[in-house]
Amino acid sequence: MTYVEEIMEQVVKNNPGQPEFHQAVKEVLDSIALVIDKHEEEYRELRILERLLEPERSHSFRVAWIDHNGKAQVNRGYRVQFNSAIGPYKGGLRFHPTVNSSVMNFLAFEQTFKNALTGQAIGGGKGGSDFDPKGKTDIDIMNFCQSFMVELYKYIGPNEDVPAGDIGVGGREIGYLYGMYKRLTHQYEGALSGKGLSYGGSLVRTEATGYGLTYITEEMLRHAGKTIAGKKVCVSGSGNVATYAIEKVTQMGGTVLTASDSSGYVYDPNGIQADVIKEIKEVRRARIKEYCDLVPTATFVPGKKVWEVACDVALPCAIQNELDLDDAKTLVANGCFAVAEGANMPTTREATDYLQEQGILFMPGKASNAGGVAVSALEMAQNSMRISRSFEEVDNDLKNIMKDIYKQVSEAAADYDREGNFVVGANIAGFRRVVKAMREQGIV
Ligand SMILES: NC(=O)C1=CN([C@@H]2O[C@H](COP(=O)(O)OP(=O)(O)OC[C@H]3O[C@@H](n4cnc5c(N)ncnc54)[C@H](OP(=O)(O)O)[C@@H]3O)[C@@H](O)[C@H]2O)C=CC1
Ligand SMILES: O=C(O)CCC(=O)C(=O)O
Repeated sequence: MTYVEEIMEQVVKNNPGQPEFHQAVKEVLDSIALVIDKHEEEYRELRILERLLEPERSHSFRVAWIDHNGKAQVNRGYRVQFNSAIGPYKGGLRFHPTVNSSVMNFLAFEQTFKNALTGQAIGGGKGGSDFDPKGKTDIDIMNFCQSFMVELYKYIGPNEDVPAGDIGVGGREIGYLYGMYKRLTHQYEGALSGKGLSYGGSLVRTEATGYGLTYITEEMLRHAGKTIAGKKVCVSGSGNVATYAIEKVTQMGGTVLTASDSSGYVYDPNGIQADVIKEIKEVRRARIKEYCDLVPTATFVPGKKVWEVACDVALPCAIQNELDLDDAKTLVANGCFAVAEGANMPTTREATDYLQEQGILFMPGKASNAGGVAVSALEMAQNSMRISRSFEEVDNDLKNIMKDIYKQVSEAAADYDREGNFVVGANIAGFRRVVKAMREQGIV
C-alpha cells in the first residue's frame, strides 16, 4: 500500500461518519500523490500527511439562548482550528442545520489550502453551528449570536484566529458577534472580518468572493481564447457569493440566466438583476420566488436545480455537492464549456472527474472562491495599521490576487505534466506552501 493509500484509510478510521471530510481529503490526496511519490521516504519520516490531516484543535460547545417567545433553545457550536503553519487560523462561520463535525472538518481542511493560495499569512479554520437562521426574528439572531460569542471569544483574536461569514452569516450576524466580542474582551481589534464599514470593515469584502470568482473565471477563459462577454451563465444560490458573481458577470458583459435557493430557481432570459436579488435576500430576507413579482420576464421553477438551463459557463455558488454527475452530463450536453466553483466543494467527485474528462475548463473552489478570504486578510492588515483603503485599491489587489492564483495553479499542474488540470494544480500549489512552512517549524 502506498503512503497516500495508508493515510486515506487512517483518515476514514479516525473520522468515522464524516463523508464530506473524507471526500475533501481524498481529492487532495489523489492530487498530491504526484508530489508524495517524489519524496515519500522523507514525508513518511516527518509524518507530514498525518500532521496535515489532524486538526491542531477542535472546539465544540453548547449554545443555549432564549428565543423571541422567551423559550430556551439549544444548539451546538464549533470552531475547528485546522492548520496555523502560515498564519493565524482564518475562515468563516456557517449557521445552517446541516452543520456537523464532518462539514466543519471538510471546510477547515479546504480553507488551509485556499488560504495558502492567496499568498497571505493566514492559516486554515472554520466554525459555525447547526442553528438555522431561516425564519428567525432579528431578536432571535442577536440572542443566538451573542450566546455563540460568549464561548467563541475564548479561542479567537487578531493574532490567533479570525472568523468571518459563510452560509447564514452575513453583515448582520458579524455585527452582533463583534458587539459581544468587544463587550467580553474590552478590545477594539480585528478579531472578525466582514465587519461593517462603520466599525472597521473593509470596502470590497462584501463583494469579494463573487467578484473574485468572476475575475478568475475571466482569466481562465482568456487563456482559452474566450471571454465572459456575450456568454450565457448559470449561477446557483442567491446569497453573498451568488449575488456579487451575478453583479460582476453582468458588468463584464455576460448574461446570468438563473439564481436559486433551496426552494427552486428563477430563470430570466434577459439577465438576472443583482439589485433585485439584494432587495429580496438582503432587505426582505424572502424566498427567491419573489423575484418574479418584481421582474415580469422571470419564471420560477420550484424544486429543481439551475443546471438544466443551457449555458456556456456554470458558477455553482450555493452549497457542497449541489452539482452531481447527472447535472454535469446535462451541462455538457447543453454546450457548457466552463465551470468555476463559487461555493466550497459544490461539485461531487464523480461530476468533477466527468467534466474534466470531457475537456471542460474546471476551476475548483479553493482557487476560485479565495477572493473572499483574501480581502478578509486585507481587512486584517487595514485593522492592524488603523487605515481604510479605497474601493479601487482593494478591488485592484483582489484582481491581482486572483490572477496570481490562476498562475500558481496552472504552473503547479504543468510542473507535474497535468496542464489544464486546475484541481491538481490548486492542491499541489497549496500543499507545497503549507508543507514548506510546516517543515521549517519542526515537528509540532
Ligand atoms: N461568503 C463568503 O465570503 C464565501 C463563501 N463561500 C462558500 O460559498 C457558498 C455560499 O456561501 P454564501 O453565499 O456566503 O452563503 P449565503 O448564506 O449568503 O447563501 C447561500 C445560498 O445558497 C442557497 N442554498 C443553500 N442550500 C441550497 C441547496 N441545497 N440548493 C440550492 N440552494 C441552496 C441558499 O438558499 P436558502 O436560503 O434557501 O438556504 C442561499 O441562497 C458556501 O459554500 C460557502 O462556503 C466560499 C468562499 C467565501
Ligand atoms: O473571509 C474569511 O475569512 C472566510 C471566507 C470563507 O469562509 C471561505 O473562504 O470559505
